Amino acid sequence: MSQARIIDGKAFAQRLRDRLSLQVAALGEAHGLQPGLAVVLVGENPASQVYVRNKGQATVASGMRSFEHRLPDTTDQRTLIDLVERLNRDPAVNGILVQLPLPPQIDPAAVIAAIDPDKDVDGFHVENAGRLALGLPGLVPCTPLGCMMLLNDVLGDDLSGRRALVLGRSSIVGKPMASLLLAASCTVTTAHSRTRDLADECRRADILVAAVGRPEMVRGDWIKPGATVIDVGINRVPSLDPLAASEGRTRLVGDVAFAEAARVAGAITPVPGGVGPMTIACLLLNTLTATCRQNGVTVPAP
Ligand SMILES: Nc1nc(=O)c2c([nH]1)NC[C@@H]1CN(c3ccc(C(=O)N[C@@H](CCC(=O)O)C(=O)O)cc3)C=[N+]21
Repeated sequence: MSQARIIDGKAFAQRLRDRLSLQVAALGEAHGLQPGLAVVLVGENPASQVYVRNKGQATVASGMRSFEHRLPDTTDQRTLIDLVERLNRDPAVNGILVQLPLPPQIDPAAVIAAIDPDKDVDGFHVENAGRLALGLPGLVPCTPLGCMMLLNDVLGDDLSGRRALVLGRSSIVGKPMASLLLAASCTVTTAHSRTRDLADECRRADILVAAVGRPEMVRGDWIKPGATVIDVGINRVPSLDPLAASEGRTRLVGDVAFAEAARVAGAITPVPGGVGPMTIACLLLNTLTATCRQNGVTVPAP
């Protein structure tokens, strides 16, 4: 019985963050620049508060400046856009991230459109989405960027000709992920809720990226033996222990049934400890990239 290589995203992300810290220090010494990241959180969503705190800590630990802006749940769209426009003009701010989801009175597309594309470290602005789709330089969404780094670590720099299946078509993961895989000369399929014979599609894939937000939807027998499986899902489900579950305890699972899949795949990311930590490391990477480009400084290789 084979067992997949477990891709340690947490350790990979830590090594990336260590390199970024050195590059941030070097940028300060050579050019007197210190990257600054502004994170805007509207409302009290407990999960969002945890993410924002983790991002702030990671930002400071890398030697960058962190600016946190917390606005009440009742904030109107104009007030939020006014803040974004102030951050656009602030020379100490090189990167801007508006935490999603936003409360229902605010249109996320209008807010993202207000962010200066050069400071859009999430890579969500239409200009950056268009640049990625056209193969032009821009800022790339953090989660797909982190997935590509893990794929290149496992499979090497040349992914050309491999069959890749992206499960999910969101603007923040599925679509940009498909663009990156296509730019790497993979043969790319995007599958989604209307895809017919989904398990058969998955079984053809040398690279399977699951980003649908459905707990453990991808089963072991959907996976091609030896395939590389990247699980982007972060789903909170009741604890396995019925007593603990009755007390409201939860656990995190991915979009892939991990134990089953690990018996078939060649390599697989766990949840937690896989893609999630890469997302935060790539946010720091994008903030460094944005700072260098804004100041005409050569971007260091990650
Ligand atoms: N504008 C915006 N940009 C984002 O990048 C963004 C966002 N909004 N809204 C929320 C999602 C979620 N997200 C995560 C980042 C790291 C982990 C992460 O590090 N997870 C750990 C563990 C998490 C845990 O234990 O709860 C792991 O997977 O190992 C998870 C989720 C970024 N998001």
